[in-house]
Amino acid sequence: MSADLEHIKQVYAEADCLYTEAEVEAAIERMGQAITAELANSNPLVYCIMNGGLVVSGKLLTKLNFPLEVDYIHATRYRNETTGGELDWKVHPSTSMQDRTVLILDDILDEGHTLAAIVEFCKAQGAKAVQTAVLVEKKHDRKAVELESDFIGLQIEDRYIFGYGMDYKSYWRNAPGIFALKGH
Ligand SMILES: O=P(O)(O)OC[C@H]1O[C@H](OP(=O)(O)OP(=O)(O)O)[C@H](O)[C@@H]1O
Ligand SMILES: Nc1nc2[nH]cnc2c(=O)[nH]1
Repeated sequence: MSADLEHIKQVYAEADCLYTEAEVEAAIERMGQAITAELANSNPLVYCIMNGGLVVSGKLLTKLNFPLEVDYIHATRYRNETTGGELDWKVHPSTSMQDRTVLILDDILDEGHTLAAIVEFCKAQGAKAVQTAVLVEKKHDRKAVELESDFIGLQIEDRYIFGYGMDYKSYWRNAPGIFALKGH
């Protein structure tokens, strides 16, 4: 086995579990109920933000038991690093947002650059309302913009985290819980 994979395994073994799988699942259940209460009659167009939004989108969508359509956007600004850079749009959405209620699903609201740019893009595309849902919001005073997510699963301390869609160097998006890197 390569040294890199040994490192990846060591990172997981040494990480602090901030939320267990049961706690994250309970948060997703609550998000599903809140989103249903607000959007059940709005025929929303739901966008998963790849890659990080993949797991929360999959888990959440089956709890939204009303008519909706699903598409995805692929944008990234961390590129396997633990600090963000310029937002790189890899895939723009293919479905028209004109006069639609849009719900954006992502894993984390950290500094807010990613979600702010995507919300602006959706409004410019003619969406009549744009709401956002994030599994976790990180608490710190480095927010890029005053952006509150409409639906937030869990609050998280200011550490680099992985699991439930969030990666460490492209690994551990599959980790069953939310974990923080040792010492970060
Ligand atoms: O609030 P911000 O500081 O902008 O960070 C949040 C974004 O960072 C992560 O994406 P990343 O760029 O790591 O790409 P990924 O989804 O492929 O992991 C995450 O999925 C969010 O989209
Ligand atoms: N995996 C991961 N991606 C992020 N994107 C912004 N913040 C984070 C973080 O703490 N972890």
